[in-house]
Amino acid sequence: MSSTANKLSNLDSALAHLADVVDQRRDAFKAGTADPKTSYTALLFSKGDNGILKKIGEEATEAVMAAKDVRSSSLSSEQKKLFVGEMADLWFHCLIALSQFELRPEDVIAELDRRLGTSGIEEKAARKAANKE
Ligand SMILES: N=c1c2ncn([C@@H]3O[C@H](COP(=O)(O)OP(=O)(O)OP(=O)(O)O)[C@@H](O)[C@H]3O)c2ncn1[C@@H]1O[C@H](COP(=O)(O)O)[C@@H](O)[C@H]1O
Repeated sequence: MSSTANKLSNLDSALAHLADVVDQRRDAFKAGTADPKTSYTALLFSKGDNGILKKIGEEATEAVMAAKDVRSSSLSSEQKKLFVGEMADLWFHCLIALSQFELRPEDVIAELDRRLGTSGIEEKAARKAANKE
C-alpha cells in the first residue's frame, strides 16, 4: 500500500472508531444510561433531528468564518490551526447526524469511492442529459 493509501486507511479507521463511540453514546442515551449533563454526545442526541441538524449549520458557518480568517490574517499558521479545529467540530457533528439516521462514515466513504475517477463536470452533464429524456 502506498503511504497516501496508508494514511487514507488510517483516516477510515479513525472515523470508524469515533463513529463507534458516537453510536454507543446514542444507544446508551436511548437506554437511559448516558446522561446529557455529562456527555456532550448524549446532549446532542437529546435534542433530536432538529437540534442535531441545526448544529451542523452552525459548525459549517464557524468553519467558513475560520477559513476566511486564514486569508485575512498575517498569523496564517495560527489561523489554520483554528480552521482545522472548526473542521474537526464540523466532521464530529456530521458523524452525530449520520448516527441519528442509522448511517455510518463508511457509507459516505463508499459513495466517495464510487465517484472516484468520475469528473463532477462529466457527472453533472450526464445527469442533465438524463433529466431531459
Ligand atoms: N470529537 C468530539 C468532539 N468534537 C467537538 N466536540 C464538542 O463540540 C462542541 C462544539 O461546540 P461549539 O462549537 O458550539 O462551541 P461551544 O463553545 O461548546 O458552544 P457554544 O458556546 O457556541 O454554545 C464543544 O463542546 C466540543 O467539546 C466534541 N465532543 C466529543 N467528541 C468525541 O466524542 C466522545 C464522547 O464525548 P462525550 O459524549 O461528551 O463523552 C469524546 O471522547 C470525543 O472523542
